[in-house]
Amino acid sequence: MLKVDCVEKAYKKGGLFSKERQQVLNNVSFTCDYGECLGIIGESGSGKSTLGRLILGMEKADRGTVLFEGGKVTDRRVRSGKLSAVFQDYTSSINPFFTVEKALMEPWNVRGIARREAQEKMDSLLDQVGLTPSYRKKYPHELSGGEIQRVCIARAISTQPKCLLLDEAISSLDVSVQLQVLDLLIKLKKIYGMSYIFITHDIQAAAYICDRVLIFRNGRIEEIIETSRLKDVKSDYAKKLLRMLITF
Ligand SMILES: Nc1ncnc2c1ncn2[C@@H]1O[C@H](COP(=O)(O)OP(=O)(O)OP(=O)(O)O)[C@@H](O)[C@H]1O
Repeated sequence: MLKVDCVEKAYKKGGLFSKERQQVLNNVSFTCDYGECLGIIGESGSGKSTLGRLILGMEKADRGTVLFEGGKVTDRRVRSGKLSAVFQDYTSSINPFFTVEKALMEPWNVRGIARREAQEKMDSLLDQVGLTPSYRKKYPHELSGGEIQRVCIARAISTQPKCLLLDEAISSLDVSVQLQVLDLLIKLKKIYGMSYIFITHDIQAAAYICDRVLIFRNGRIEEIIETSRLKDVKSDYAKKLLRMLITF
């Protein structure tokens, strides 16, 4: 379904007139299948979010390709409604002047879904993310972080995407709320059968939800391993990362 092939990305470093470039992604290749949950874990600054933006077609790779169902993700028609995302900063993900109802209507409006049909779907969508219809009229400032993130998830899945990219989507939440959102994601995956690209620095969260994890270091893939075999990682870096982050 998703094929990342030999992707490279560099950014300009220093001031406006500087010619120096920082190589952020180096020869990154992997695939993600239908219905799979693939974790991308790595330390801060390793290039995870940059890779996420390339997967979403928000930025172009300098070299290599990102294909979604055979088409280039940079083509809006290839990803429209099929590839969705939830980011860490939920406070800026929803317009503060929009009610939950208006925020949820946005993707349906873009896709030309009739207002009546969208209204009918809304309560069941809210229910699926654990919110009651009374949330329709609320503004973001009236919601907790966990509730806003549930609204963001509802909006992201409203078009029934085939793949949902979650970039540190639970990192700003309290630990108990993180677990609730992870359980919600597991439940939604069963309902919709979509794939997740789960970008995180939290290996425990990745181990909880992912089928496979890709260990990322300095813009390169260090290792890709099934979550059930995480203890058998081979590279020294992956072993060190696991020792730092998890107690077996
Ligand atoms: N638009 C940009 N322009 C210039 N440099 C950038 C840009 N985006 C990212 N970088 C640089 O690329 C490197 C990787 O950043 P990125 O945000 O992808 O890492 P990350 O692994 O997601 O980090 P974190 O977990 O802290 O979010 C960093 O050194 C960052 O400063």
